[in-house]
Amino acid sequence: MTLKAQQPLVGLVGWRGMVGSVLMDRMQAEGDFGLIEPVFFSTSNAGGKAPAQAKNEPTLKDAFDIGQLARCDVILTAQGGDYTSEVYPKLRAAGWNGHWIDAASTLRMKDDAVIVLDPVNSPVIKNALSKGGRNWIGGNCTVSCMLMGVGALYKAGLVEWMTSMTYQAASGGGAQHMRELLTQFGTLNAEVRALLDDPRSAILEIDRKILGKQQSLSAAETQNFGVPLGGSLIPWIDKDLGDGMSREEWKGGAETNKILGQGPGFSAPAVPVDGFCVRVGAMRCHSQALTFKLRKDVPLADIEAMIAADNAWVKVVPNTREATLAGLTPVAVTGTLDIPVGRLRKLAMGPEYLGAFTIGDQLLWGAAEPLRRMLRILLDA
Ligand SMILES: NC(=O)C1=CN([C@@H]2O[C@H](COP(=O)(O)OP(=O)(O)OC[C@H]3O[C@@H](n4cnc5c(N)ncnc54)[C@H](OP(=O)(O)O)[C@@H]3O)[C@@H](O)[C@H]2O)C=CC1
Ligand SMILES: N[C@@H](CC(=O)OP(=O)(O)O)C(=O)O
Repeated sequence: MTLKAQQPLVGLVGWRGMVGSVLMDRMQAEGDFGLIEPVFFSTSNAGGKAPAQAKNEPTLKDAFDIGQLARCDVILTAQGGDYTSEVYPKLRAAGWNGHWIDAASTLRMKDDAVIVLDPVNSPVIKNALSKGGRNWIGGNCTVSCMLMGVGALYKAGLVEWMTSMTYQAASGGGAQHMRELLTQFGTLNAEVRALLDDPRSAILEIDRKILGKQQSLSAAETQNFGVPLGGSLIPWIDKDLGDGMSREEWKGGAETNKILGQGPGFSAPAVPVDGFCVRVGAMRCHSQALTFKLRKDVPLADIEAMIAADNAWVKVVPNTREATLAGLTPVAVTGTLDIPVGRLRKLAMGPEYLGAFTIGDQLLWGAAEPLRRMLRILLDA
């Protein structure tokens, strides 16, 4: 099926959620709506008014109506994994042969699905397209942001292994998690406001009161994260796989290799990728400290040049205090498509050991942007 000649019907599901809203903004900014006939779906308001981008389909369709979904050439969903699990099998069973583009993790590791991140794995996408591929799934946010930053080292075959220590934002849990973090910050601030206003107050008294408050936050104030995140951190993200690993950590190895077209199902062997995933009190940027064992000693200047030249979004940040504070923080990166990579240096273990630190907006490169770009690849195919 070629989509180029027509204005294909593109079903949009999950468009008003947090990921979906970022996706809509990016589609609007890039003029994508001019190339498609959008059909907006809802799980909660079928028959309601579709957003302003609608053309000939001004009402919201029922997102569970297989007949309506099956009209679409492409379905682009950021509705979540439960929705995918319920609807996707029914749609395929009904004989629908369109392109399914999805933010949820449900289908990522299926043999007939490609994890899409085209600045990194365009050859993998093109190969699957030429073989009739129909399922295009966005990667885990941490993995996508990491590969946008240091994918060059993998492409050059330089990585013997990599370990990542992540600092993941509240947004990874969803909108309610972001609200909960801010509510906790507010509660903690209120607890010691009078002491903070008094420059002569004792910091250990403030600290004692903060700890007391953190340890007695109401169930309502920790209902999403389970424990306080404000002024603390949580070294576990996603499910417990029962073998000491969190599911988020497992995705680091499994998805990195699948994106690159190596490991199970591919001819090239997997590269070991492992580490710890930690939730911190950032809003929507995931940060990660990376350690590489390279296959050979490559001069640092060559590594920096290779990373900088890899794609239009990666930015090498000079490894100085000043440049790091100016450009390598979540606050500096949020809301942009930039992927800064800094703190690049050879480590004390030897010349093949490389350290790096990278940051990405997990709602942009971590979720919405690879999906939007996959739609454009289909439109241009
Ligand atoms: N959050 C993240 O960082 C990432 C999420 N993902 C994937 O994307 C999926 C969606 O995540 P996310 O966007 O955070 O989910 P949201 O909870 O923000 O949105 C999901 C759906 O909830 C419904 N909804 C109910 N109440 C509201 C409301 N007040 N405002 C907006 N929408 C509402 C909407 O469906 P309707 O319009 O039909 O009622 C919406 O499409 C995830 O389940 C995950 O699979 C992937 C990568 C990162
Ligand atoms: N698990 C990620 C967010 C996310 O939605 O990931 P995935 O798409 O792999 O389920 C986080 O909490 O930061």
